Amino acid sequence: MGGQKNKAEWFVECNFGSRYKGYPRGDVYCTRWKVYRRVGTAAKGGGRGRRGRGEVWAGERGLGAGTGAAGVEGGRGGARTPQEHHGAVRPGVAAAARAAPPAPHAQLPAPRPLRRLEPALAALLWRRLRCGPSAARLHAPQTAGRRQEPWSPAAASRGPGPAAAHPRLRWRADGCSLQKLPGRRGLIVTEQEQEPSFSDIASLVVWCMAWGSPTLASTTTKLQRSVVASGEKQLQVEYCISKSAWLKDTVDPILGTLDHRIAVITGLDVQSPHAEYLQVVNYGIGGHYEPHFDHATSPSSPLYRMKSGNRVATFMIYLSSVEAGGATAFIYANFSMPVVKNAALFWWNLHRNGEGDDDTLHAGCPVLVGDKWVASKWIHEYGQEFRRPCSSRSED
Ligand SMILES: O=C(O)CCC(=O)C(=O)O
Ligand SMILES: [Fe+2]
Repeated sequence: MGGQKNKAEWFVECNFGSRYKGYPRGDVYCTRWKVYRRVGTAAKGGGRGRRGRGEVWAGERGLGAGTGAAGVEGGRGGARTPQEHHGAVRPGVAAAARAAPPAPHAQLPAPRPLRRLEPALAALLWRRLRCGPSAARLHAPQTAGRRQEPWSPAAASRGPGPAAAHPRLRWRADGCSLQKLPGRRGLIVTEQEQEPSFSDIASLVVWCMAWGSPTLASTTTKLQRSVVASGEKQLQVEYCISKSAWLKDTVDPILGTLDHRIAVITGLDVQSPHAEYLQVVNYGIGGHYEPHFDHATSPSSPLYRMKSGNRVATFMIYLSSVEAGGATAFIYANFSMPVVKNAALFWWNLHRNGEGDDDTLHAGCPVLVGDKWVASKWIHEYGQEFRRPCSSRSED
């Protein structure tokens, strides 16, 4: 087995999705992934398995799959991102790889368990939650300029930088490329340090699920392979790989408090049937959700079964951070939000005339390393008539 003297290294590569017109190619999203392992140095000749001068590569490719399958999110422009994967590859790709047995993901560390909160912190969270709407007061956008550098793990760890004052932003900006989002989408992003009210919500949901309320804790065992609305049916599909559970408002009083917070922040009626129950979603490595709209695009969609109109808005909370991948990418808006625990996103799915806003096409990028948890609240049209008045103009 020539060339084994080099220590094996894993790299990942992303084939950017080409099916979606206008997709920002430099951004972080892919529909197919590939994991490569450099298994040694070649003698002469090229051919399969050869990628660079003198390098022999073995690879595994495919679609991301739920918890436990290796998946890849490409770096900018398809650059390979070194990751510490140790394991084997599909037989037959390169001779050096044949001997190595299980798939790469088998060797990845197990997802970290949800952290148990210290009792004192838990008590503080509860107290904060009970202190009423003032705890969720919004802060005006700051005036300083926001950091402009493109997203990277290093940039994400430095934080978002100060928010730019922008008349189109409803509240404060975050992420790295928010400026292209029109105001009607009303995007909200926040982070733990800056906005404790959100961190309370997210931490509390995670905490309840993991340890707190027995009813909510059972959610983790209720998680099932996600389904999406397809025609009149709800189907398991390859383009959405995750597990999810719906948390009925009546399951625990904490959900009422959470609804209250979301209502205060958005100014919308989020009581059933004007909004759906909270959906908690877990993506394992490779888990992803390809570009889609949250609102119904066909009159026969099961989303209309609630008889409260279409999904006018989405409120999504990140319940975990991930080491790499998993960003929520808005394809046409050229914006992607890294998975930052306790951040929340809000956007309008519909124009004020009730038509779907095509600019909301978005995707959950494949998780590369880590365990991604989000909670979404979908708010429906009915009940918002006086909160978000209609307009006959499609551009509103
Ligand atoms: O996980 C994400 O980042 C996006 C999830 C999403 O778009 C959805 O659940 O509809
Ligand atoms: Fe979505």
